[in-house]
Amino acid sequence: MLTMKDIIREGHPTLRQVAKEVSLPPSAEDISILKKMMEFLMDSQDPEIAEKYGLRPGVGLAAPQININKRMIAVRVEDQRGELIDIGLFNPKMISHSLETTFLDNGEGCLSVDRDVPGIVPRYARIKVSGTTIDGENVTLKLKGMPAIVFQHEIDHLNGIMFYDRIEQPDPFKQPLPPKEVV
Ligand SMILES: O=C(O)C[C@@H](Cc1ccccc1)[C@H](O)SCc1ccccc1
Ligand code: NI
Repeated sequence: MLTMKDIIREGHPTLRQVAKEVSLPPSAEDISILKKMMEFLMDSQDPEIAEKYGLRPGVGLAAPQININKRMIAVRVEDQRGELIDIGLFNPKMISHSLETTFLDNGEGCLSVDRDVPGIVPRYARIKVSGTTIDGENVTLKLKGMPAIVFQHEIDHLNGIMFYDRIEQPDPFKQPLPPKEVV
């Protein structure tokens, strides 16, 4: 099983690289890695297992965070209706997004960042993401709310972007401007 010692921390160069596309159909090794990433999220969300193995709860994980420079992400998060989105994707791609933006009131954290970095992290409010599942199915997901935020955080990891790169400086709590009215 993956534990926190498998997760690289900020300063490690892999977190600032652009990850490589996974060749499809995925190899047995890539499938095994993505399954382990999904298992980590499940374990991290189980209070007993998390306590036993010292796991930080996570709702998403990107392969570069376990020092694998490949475009693979795992997400395990509930949507507004309480539906669990529990998915691993090869080569996820944000194919469209709303003009409208959103953000988490308490800001964001990261399993690869062992410090609090306060500030507003602007994210698109609604996004469409395409990718290939562990079963080799090409899917397109329409996302909003927390799932949309998590997918954007994870896809950023595939492009070497950390959440705090998106915090406005010098005013980290400056409200993002609303989209211009299209007349
Ligand atoms: O480091 C990661 O990529 C995992 C992050 C993902 C994330 C953080 C904030 C906002 C969106 C995605 C971890 O899940 S951080 C821990 C966490 C747990 C529950 C809710 C929010 C953050
Ligand atoms: Ni992160």
